[in-house]
Amino acid sequence: MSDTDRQAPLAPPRAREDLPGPACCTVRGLAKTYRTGSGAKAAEVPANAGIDLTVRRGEIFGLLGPNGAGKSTLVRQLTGLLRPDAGSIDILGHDIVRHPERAARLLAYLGQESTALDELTVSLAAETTGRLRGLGRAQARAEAAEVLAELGLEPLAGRPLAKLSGGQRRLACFAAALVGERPLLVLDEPTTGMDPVARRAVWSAVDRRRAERGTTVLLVTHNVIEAETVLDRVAVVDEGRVIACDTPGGLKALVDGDVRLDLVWRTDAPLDVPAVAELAARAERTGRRWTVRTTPEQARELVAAVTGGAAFAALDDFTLATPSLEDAYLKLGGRHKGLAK
Ligand SMILES: Nc1ncnc2c1ncn2[C@@H]1O[C@H](COP(=O)(O)OP(=O)(O)OP(=O)(O)O)[C@@H](O)[C@H]1O
Repeated sequence: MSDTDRQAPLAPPRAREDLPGPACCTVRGLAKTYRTGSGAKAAEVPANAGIDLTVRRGEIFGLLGPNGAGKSTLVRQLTGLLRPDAGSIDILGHDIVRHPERAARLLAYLGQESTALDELTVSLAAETTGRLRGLGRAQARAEAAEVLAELGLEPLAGRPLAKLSGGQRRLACFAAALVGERPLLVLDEPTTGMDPVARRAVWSAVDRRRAERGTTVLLVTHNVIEAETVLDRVAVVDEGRVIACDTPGGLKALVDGDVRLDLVWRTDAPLDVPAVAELAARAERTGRRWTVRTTPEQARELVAAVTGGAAFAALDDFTLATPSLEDAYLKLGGRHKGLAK
């Protein structure tokens, strides 16, 4: 996809199956229900309820959705670690439902947990991953050293993963995932716990691979800002289904024209002020924070009402912002309060 395609405002969401280029990964009708407990305690937890999506080669494609939406379940099926109840998964021409063992040769997976490498040092973890992916010793060592340098991990090379901070460990696991290159990178919340420098290192490494080698990236994320910045396209997942799939710009076009007003009160909101009392009925309230999505004209009036009179003394902070992917999710009928963890 060209830059122009990515930035152009698009019509309201639809599945954009018409993008140019061959598919890297095609999912059709994927369904998974977990069965837990037994006897009287037996329960069924639906996690994926018929997922369809196509990721093109060289795309940075995101899965965005609230906790429990079914993103990790989807990803674990793509990686061959979990068998779907129904549906098909094709990765670069391979049927992963029938041959789950082939996934390891096609993709590198960074899951949410990674205890297997924890006892190893950062450099050995990276080198071992390369060896497991079929590299010779010298090549695995050379590639590991290169990736550690690229990600600024050299000072930590000799430290065991278990003795690193959460963000450092995450970066080290990401480094390991890059050794012994695979055409598809599947990253489940890769930047959780990372500081801005580490985050930037991750996105530069991803961009470089895409530009130089045409690597495809499937990314699970909660981070709306990150999603808006790095993704070419995003599938919004809610209660086990894809409720929309488009570019971030295309999804945000849904809520174009709306703005979000956030008010944070010092203590209780001054309900004796008529404008505040009126707002109380429509605001989404989280503790002392009230959020209202409205037109720019109304927002201006509201700001004037709460900052001009008696309510101002009770205000701790207020912000007026353009819509985000989170607003698009809510507009699409997302059934949870929002996307953030
Ligand atoms: N091993 C399991 N056994 C039973 N239920 C599970 C299991 N793993 C996940 N679930 C349930 O399946 C649903 C989807 O979970 P999943 O982990 O795929 O969501 P997610 O979108 O990745 O969430 P998060 O953003 O919190 O990681 C949830 O209701 C969850 O409780």
